Amino acid sequence: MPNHLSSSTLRLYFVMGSQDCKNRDPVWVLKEAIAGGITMFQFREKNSALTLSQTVFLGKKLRDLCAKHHIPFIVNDRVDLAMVLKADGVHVGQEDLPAVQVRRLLGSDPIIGVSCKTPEEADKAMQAGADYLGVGAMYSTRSKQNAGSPVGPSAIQRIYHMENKPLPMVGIGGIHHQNAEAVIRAGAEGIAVISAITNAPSPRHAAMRLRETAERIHAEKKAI
Ligand SMILES: Cc1ncc(COP(=O)(O)OP(=O)(O)O)c(N)n1
Ligand SMILES: Cc1ncsc1CCOP(=O)(O)O
Ligand SMILES: [Mg+2]
Repeated sequence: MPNHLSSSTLRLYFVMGSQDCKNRDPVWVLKEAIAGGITMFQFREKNSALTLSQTVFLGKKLRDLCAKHHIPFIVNDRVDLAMVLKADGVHVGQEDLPAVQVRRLLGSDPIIGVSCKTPEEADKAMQAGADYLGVGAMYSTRSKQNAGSPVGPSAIQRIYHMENKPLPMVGIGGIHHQNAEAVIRAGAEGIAVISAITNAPSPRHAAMRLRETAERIHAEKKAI
C-alpha cells in the first residue's frame, strides 16, 4: 500500500457505496466515473443492504478496477475491511477509530484521511499522522445521515490559514459543478462527491465536468 499522495490526486475524489447507486450497478458507476476522470475513490458501504461477505465481494471488484487505472482505493471507517481488501488507505471521521490508532494498525505507508471541521481537529489529525483532510459538510446533503449543519467553504479558509501549514484538504457535502469553485478558492486541493456523480444521468459526463471545473479553478489560482 504505497503512500504517494500528491495534491493533484485529491482533485476529484469519488465516494460511493451500493446504497448510493439505486438500481445501477456500482461497478458500472465506478467504471464510468473513472472514464470521466476521477482521481481518487472511497468505498463507503454504509447503511446498505449488503452482507459483510457481499461487501467484500463488491469491494474486491471496485479495488481491482481502481488498481487497473492507478486510482487510490480508500475504505471508509473500517480498518479490517481495508486490510482484507488490500486498500491503499482508510478514511475516518471524528466518531470513528482515532487516526492515531489507525496509523499504528496500518503502519506508515497507507493513506489516512480524517474528517475535520475546525483548525483544532485539523491540527490533531496532522499530529496523528494523517495524509489529508475531508472538510464538511460544505453544503446540505442527502447522502449522509446526521451530517450536521453545513460549515461552508469558510471552514476550509479557517483551516487553510491556521498557524501550522495544514494537510491537503478536500471539501465534501452537497458539492456540484456550480458550487465547487468556492470550495477550491477557499483553499481545498479538490472536491469529494457522492450524488453529483451517482445521481447524474451520465456519471461519466458528471465526473468530466467536475474534473474540468476543479482543474480550471486551480489553473486560474496558479496564474494569479
Ligand atoms: C473525503 C471524506 N471526507 C469526509 C467524510 C466523512 O467521514 P465521517 O465523518 O466519518 O462520516 P461517514 O462518511 O463515515 O459517514 C468522508 N467519508 N470522506
Ligand atoms: C460522506 C459525507 N461526509 C460529509 S457530507 C457527506 C456526503 C457527501 O455526499 P454528497 O456529495 O452527495 O452531498
Ligand atoms: Mg466515518
